[in-house]
Amino acid sequence: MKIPFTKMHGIGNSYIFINVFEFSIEENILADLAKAVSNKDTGIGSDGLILIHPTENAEVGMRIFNKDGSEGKNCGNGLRCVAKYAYEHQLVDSKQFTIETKAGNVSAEVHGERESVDEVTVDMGVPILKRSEIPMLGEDQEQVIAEPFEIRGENLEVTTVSMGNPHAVFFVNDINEAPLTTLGPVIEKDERFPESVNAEFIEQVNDQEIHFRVWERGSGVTLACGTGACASVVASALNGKLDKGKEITVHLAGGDLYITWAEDGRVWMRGKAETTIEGTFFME
Ligand SMILES: N[C@@H](CCC[C@H](N)C(=O)O)C(=O)O
Repeated sequence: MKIPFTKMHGIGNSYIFINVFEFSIEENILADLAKAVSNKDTGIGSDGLILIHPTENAEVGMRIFNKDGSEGKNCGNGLRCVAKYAYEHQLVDSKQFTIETKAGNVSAEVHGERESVDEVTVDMGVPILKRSEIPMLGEDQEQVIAEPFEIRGENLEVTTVSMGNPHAVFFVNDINEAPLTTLGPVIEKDERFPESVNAEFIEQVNDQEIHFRVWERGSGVTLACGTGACASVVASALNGKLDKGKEITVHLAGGDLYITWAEDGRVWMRGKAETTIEGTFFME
């Protein structure tokens, strides 16, 4: 099977994008396809696979599969790339349009010209804070803010936020000392998170800047996570470290994202999207 693809990334968080507006791929091969394209030795190399698909509920639809073949419900960096692709490939007419995700519809606005979108702003919606909807097991309380979290003998504090996908946020004093590869995979699979979780470590620089590193559910360490950056700004505000309504610069390993948790409760994300390769993938 020959599959045309585009490789794109949002500040280093890369995905193989397949436009299924004109052909279809059988549902039962999608997990294997995600693993195959993500493999840097035998495939293309990426953090996962994203399908850009037609839908009746929005101008364009997005489905995201992690490197291990699991399906995520949302992907901030993927959304910016899908928006760039959709506008540049004339799947949409105007610069502002809606994208369907498994977590609901979002509204995106591209910046730049038809052939060269460089930045995208996305209304990421209202974060979900209720414990049972993260989901996280435990005492039924509305929100999990700086809750003691013992793991592998370490006493951490966790704040949880869902941006349609689950995030566990931990503050650290020095981002370079974050236990990304040691605790990240353990937190991801911790039984307190029945659907697993994306683990974020953040260092608060001041009330306008955050350093950020992520261990992603299903993909491991990535250079950036858009929904994670949104969740981190919300977590930081919930912990009284910054104010709602101000644009926060989140410094990720692959670059910066600009996130605002607006007074009306919605989270806005602005950042780059780039195309690197177009080609054909051969699937046995
Ligand atoms: N990198 C993404 C998030 C991808 C999905 C995530 N790993 C999950 O399983 O929830 C982003 O930019 O948001």
